[in-house]
Formats: sequence, C-alpha cells, structure tokens
Amino acid sequence: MDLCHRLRDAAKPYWDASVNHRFVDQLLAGDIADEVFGRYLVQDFRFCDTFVRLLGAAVCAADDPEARLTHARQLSVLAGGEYRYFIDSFEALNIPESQWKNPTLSEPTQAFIALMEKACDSQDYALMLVVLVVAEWLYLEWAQRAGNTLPPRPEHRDWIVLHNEPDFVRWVGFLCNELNRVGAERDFETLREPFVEACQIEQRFFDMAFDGMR
Ligand SMILES: Cc1ncc(CO)c(N)n1
Repeated sequence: MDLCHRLRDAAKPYWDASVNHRFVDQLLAGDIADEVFGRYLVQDFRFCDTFVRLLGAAVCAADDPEARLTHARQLSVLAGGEYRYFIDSFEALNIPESQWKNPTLSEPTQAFIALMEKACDSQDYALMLVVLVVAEWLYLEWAQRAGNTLPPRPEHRDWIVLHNEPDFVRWVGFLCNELNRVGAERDFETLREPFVEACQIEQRFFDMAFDGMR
C-alpha cells in the first residue's frame, strides 16, 4: 500500500464519518437546509482564505519546478472559479456581505486555520502536502458519491462539481503522488499525526454546519 493509503487507513473512522456525513447526504440530495449550507459556506470561505496561503507556501517550499507550477495553477482556480462560486452562492442564499466578510469563526474553522498556519510556518513541504491531501482527497471522495442526477440549485450542484470534475481528479492525483514521493523517507508517525488531526477537523467542520439545529 502506498503512503497516502496507509495514512488514510490510519484515519479511517474520521475519514469515513466525513465522506458519509449527513451534510454530504443532504447536499447530494439537494435538500440541505439553507441555514445549514449557508453557515457552512460562510465558515468555508474563511477556510479557503488560509488555504490560499497554504498553496502559496507550497509554491515556495516545493522542491521541483513542475510541482511549483502545478500548485500555482491551482491557486488561479481558487482565486477564479471557486471565489466566484462563493460570491454567487452568498447572493443566492441571501447572505449579506456583512455576514460573510467578518464572521465569528467556529471551533473547527479556527482549528483548521491553526493547522494550516503551522504547516505554512514550518516551511516543510511534506507537512504542507499532508494537509493539502486530506483537504482535497477527502473532498474528492465525498463528491464522487454523486450519481448521474445532480441537485438542481447551482449553489448545491456547483459545489459538488468543483470537487469531482476531471481537473480536480488530476489535481488530487498530483497531490497524492507528491506526498508519496517526498514523504517516502520520512518517519510515518510525524505524518500520521497531522493527517489524522486534519481528518478529525473535517468531521467537526461538517458537524458545525448543523450547530443549533436538530
Ligand atoms: C473544510 C474544507 N476542507 C476541504 C475543502 C476542499 O478544499 C474545503 N473547501 N473545506
């Protein structure tokens, strides 16, 4: 088994709970409450801001010119299509700028930001890749649960498509190959610990969307 699959196995309870979370069930069915999805998107917009910093750090820390360009290209996706997705969805969900510009950060948002900032500050490419692989591979796995019929509302449908379209599949494949490559000579435990922590936070992030709901 390659390194990425060994890491995923080590985090299996949290990984599976996230991929099969009721948040995902309801999003794929298109029947997620606007209040739940809106709360999630407002927090995720802040997650993505720090995620951009992490990708920038990966551009800096990567040991290979081709890899630097691949990270740089993905930055343009976040700054382009994904940014537009958030703005359009806040409008569709009637979430005013005052609510998404400066929200109170939930516990899992804070925890994820702290983990990403730690990876940035470490200047350790392998550690950055651990966090990138969890965030992107786990999102690919839940989005690949989607069948042929996608939910009709763009804010639901586009969030799924952003995470299972062919470009995203290639991006995740790249990240896993990079971690398998640069993580090969690293002590497994030093990678396992942040990998599992990131998976635990992913689960709490989906839980958080339902805070205050039944
Ligand atoms: C919390 C979270 N994890 C992963 C992704 C995918 O980048 C995201 N948008 N949000």
